Amino acid sequence: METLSVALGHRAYPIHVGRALLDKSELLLPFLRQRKVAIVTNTTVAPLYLERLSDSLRRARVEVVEIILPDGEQFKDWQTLNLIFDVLLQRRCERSTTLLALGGGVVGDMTGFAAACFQRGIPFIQVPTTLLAQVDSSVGGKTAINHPLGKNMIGAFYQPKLVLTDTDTLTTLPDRELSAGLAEVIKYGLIRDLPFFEWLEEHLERLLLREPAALAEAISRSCRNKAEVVVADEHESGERALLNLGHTFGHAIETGMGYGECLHGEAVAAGTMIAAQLSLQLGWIGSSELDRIERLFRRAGLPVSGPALEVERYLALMQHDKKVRDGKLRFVLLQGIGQAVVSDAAAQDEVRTAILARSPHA
Ligand SMILES: NC(=O)c1ccc[n+]([C@@H]2O[C@H](COP(=O)([O-])OP(=O)(O)OC[C@H]3O[C@@H](n4cnc5c(N)ncnc54)[C@H](O)[C@@H]3O)[C@@H](O)[C@H]2O)c1
Ligand SMILES: O=C(O)C(=O)C[C@@H](O)[C@H](O)[C@H](O)COP(=O)(O)O
Ligand SMILES: [Zn+2]
Repeated sequence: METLSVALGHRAYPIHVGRALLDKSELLLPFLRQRKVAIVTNTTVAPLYLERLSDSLRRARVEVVEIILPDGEQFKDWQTLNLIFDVLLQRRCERSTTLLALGGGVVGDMTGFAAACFQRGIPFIQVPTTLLAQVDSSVGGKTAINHPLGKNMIGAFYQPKLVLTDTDTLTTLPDRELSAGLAEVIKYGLIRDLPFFEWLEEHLERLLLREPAALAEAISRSCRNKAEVVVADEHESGERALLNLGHTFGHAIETGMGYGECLHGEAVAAGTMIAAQLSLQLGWIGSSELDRIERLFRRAGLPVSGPALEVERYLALMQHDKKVRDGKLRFVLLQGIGQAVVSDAAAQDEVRTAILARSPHA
């Protein structure tokens, strides 16, 4: 097992990455304020892993409340969030009860938000079971639900007490979901870590074959990158926005297509290609770099262009992006592989051109 830290002073927390960790309740016990845990998961993950985790906690004499949500991005909403509150109240959970998210980013984001709100804040733990959640969403404390007009529009910054990543859970993950997670892995290479991007170019096949050592390395290097950014700028007043590479376009794709149609990681990959295209148009990267990025996404099984969404619809949806300042769009753009900036340099016509260049009707 490898342990990383998110060094946020008195709110610092560990990220344990290893195999067979679901059975190790001794890793969870030091973080419980009370011997009561409410595990939030969904209908897909519950039959796979809930019993193992619950049993290991119960063996350690911890009371376990199980909350099983419907599965899907379309359920990352108020109604589903309320299901969590209903059970917490029915089962007399208290301020010192710990909420534990067992699942992918959807479960993690909703559980974190529920923890931030319930009785004005109760402790929570992330046990991520998708690659995307293990490399990105479980770390950093962004929690949220979606609104029909925009992704993650209602939420809070609220850090977990612990991230427990059992890489064995990836053995049951569908191929498409593994690829979606790789989009956020590649993101770290693109925004700030050229050696990691080069490592990914060399070792991608090992990741696609789910070689445990390769997965562990990719997860650790991703989490280290994310933790460094979060520690430098927890509430996204500057550098943290770089983690949003591809997301301005990606979130417009997710909302525009209807939540759940296009996976988050797929939308991020397509959105990153549009951002790279915009960077090319501004003369910040060359076509050889654009091709290199496209090649890696393609090899990872990810889309390299957007869906059939009208350009004007992109522009309208992107107005809700959280990076908008004084009504002006700001994008994360590339000045090279491993070097990203937040910029408002792109004129709207340039943005239209970039979207069209990466759209099926172009
Ligand atoms: N908070 C953040 O910093 C952050 C970062 C990135 C993404 N996100 C959010 O995360 C969400 C995407 O997360 P995701 O890609 O994990 O999607 P997800 O949570 O929908 O999980 C993907 C699918 O895999 C299933 N699943 C989970 N673990 C499994 C396993 N081990 N075996 C088999 N199936 C399994 C899920 O039930 C689901 O059907 C989006 O809502 C996105 O906005 C948040
Ligand atoms: O942690 C961050 O910061 C990120 O931006 C990570 C993203 O991968 C993630 O999708 C996040 O939820 C997007 O946040 P948002 O603020 O643009 O909704
Ligand atoms: Zn993301």
